[in-house]
Amino acid sequence: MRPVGSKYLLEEPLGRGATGTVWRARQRETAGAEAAVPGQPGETVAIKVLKEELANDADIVMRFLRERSVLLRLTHPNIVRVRDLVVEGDLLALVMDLVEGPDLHRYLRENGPFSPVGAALLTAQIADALAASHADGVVHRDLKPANVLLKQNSGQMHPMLTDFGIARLADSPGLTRTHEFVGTPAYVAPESAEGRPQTSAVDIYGAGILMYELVTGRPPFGGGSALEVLHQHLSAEPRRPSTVPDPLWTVIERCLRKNPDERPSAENLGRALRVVAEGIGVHANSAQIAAAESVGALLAPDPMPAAVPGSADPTQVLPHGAGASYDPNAATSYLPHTGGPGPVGAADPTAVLPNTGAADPTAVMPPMPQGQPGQPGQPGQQPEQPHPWQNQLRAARDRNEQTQVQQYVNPDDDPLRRRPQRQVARPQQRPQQQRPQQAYGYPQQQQPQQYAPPQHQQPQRYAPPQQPQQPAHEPREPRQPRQRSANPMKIPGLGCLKGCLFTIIILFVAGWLVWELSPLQEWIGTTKSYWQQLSDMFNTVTGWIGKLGDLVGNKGGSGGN
Ligand SMILES: Nc1ncnc2c1ncn2[C@@H]1O[C@H](COP(=O)(O)OP(=O)(O)OP(=O)(O)O)[C@@H](O)[C@H]1O
Repeated sequence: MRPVGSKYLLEEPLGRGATGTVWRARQRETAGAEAAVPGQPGETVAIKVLKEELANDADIVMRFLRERSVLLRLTHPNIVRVRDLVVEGDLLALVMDLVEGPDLHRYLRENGPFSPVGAALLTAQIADALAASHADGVVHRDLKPANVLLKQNSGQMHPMLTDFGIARLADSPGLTRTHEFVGTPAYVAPESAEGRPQTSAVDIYGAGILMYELVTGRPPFGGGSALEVLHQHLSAEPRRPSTVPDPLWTVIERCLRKNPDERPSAENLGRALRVVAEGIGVHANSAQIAAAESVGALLAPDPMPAAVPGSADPTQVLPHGAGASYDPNAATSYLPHTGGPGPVGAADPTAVLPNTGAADPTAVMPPMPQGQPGQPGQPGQQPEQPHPWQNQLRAARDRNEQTQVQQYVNPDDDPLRRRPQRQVARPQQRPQQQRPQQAYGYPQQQQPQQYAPPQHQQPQRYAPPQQPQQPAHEPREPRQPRQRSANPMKIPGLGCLKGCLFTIIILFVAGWLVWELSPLQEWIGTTKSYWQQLSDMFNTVTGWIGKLGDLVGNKGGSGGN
């Protein structure tokens, strides 16, 4: 067990994400006044130990300390409470309430999609958490099922949003240097992917993707390289699944608008989803059905969305200027010529994804338009500075490569460097199919499905989704030489055959020893040699087999007659 500060002891890893490792830990002594929750000795907590690049970057440590009050004051029934922040040598850690239960990503994988009513009610609670944080000026920026923990609450599942502020910490010059991708391609809002100014509307986009995934089992845009997925966020329309009723689709589609100004506020989203859940349930009355059908009117945008600090930084190359309203067509001018005769826009996939392939994002990136302040190519304006797209996409590629390479890396001795595996109790397996649907096509389900409690005490090891592990510059241990197989051709049964032969030889030798060295010959009254005796026995047995064969043949013949 490794101490963290003087107050906490790490016990076992729960899982690892892009920004660090989460541990189950125990409180050693009551924390000081600087902690939001002092805690009691012996209490169990969860501690996210941020990865080393974050902890080694002085800017981030400063930001971490500056934002501690924001992180510590975020309290809401649907937000995982941050109890304390620890800065100790090269270690940065967030102490949180421990949530016993799976995360939504894992739950979806094991149980399949939710019913539309269940999805609406669960997302409504997430929207409540977002509304509270947006009112406090905090934007999550990395909303995805893996960041929603499902707490067991008197038999019901209670979604709790975690990782607030982490994306903001990670989005630092330090990480830009190491080309770390901040965000997850499948959940990134178009404006984030483009490096435009971001507001709380990015979380609403994330909520739209999450809802889509809850009812279908997968996010609307995926299946290709990171570049292709980002491109789809910019220009593709989500395909409507046939199982989603009209009112719920109205809400999802509004959340997924490319223009952030057209997305609803978090508060309106929560309200609208509850109206939808009532109106599409089996017990809905005509007034509730009518209210759900006109849900579009409830989805007013936020007149004063919370801004993401730094996202309008002029060094981030924002061709439309900080604070300018988003024009969906403007993406065309943002993805300029690749040398072809006409203008190349976001709607033209061949222009954005030329034949060089997504494996080389720097080659895919078209040249920046000339003459815009702060952009590469302009004399005297940091000509070497890469475009945000280039950084993000190269980072996404690096991240994939890293994941593949690090499958071979052996863990170090320090538990903080060891690759952890999430250990959670396995839920009761359920068939991977959507729940039966009733009137209006959807069951009345006032709460999302219950999480089946573990059936046994033995925890099941859970390998978290592949994420980047240690920084690329860390020395890797040499790979163990591959064990040469004694059966290189992999002939089935060869091992068994060898075993049998070996056994026969042993029996033969043992028999000979007994024959020669024991008084066995005298007892059975023979002077034959061992070999002679064996061949007599063999002849006798083959004689019996021959007679048996004749007998069977005769019987068969007489039966046929
Ligand atoms: N407070 C908590 N209590 C219990 N388990 C937690 C807690 N916070 C996170 N976990 C678990 O720890 C694991 C890693 O969490 P983390 O937030 O680092 O990963 P992630 O969300 O997949 O990655 P990312 O850093 O990219 O957001 C997840 O499986 C999550 O379920």
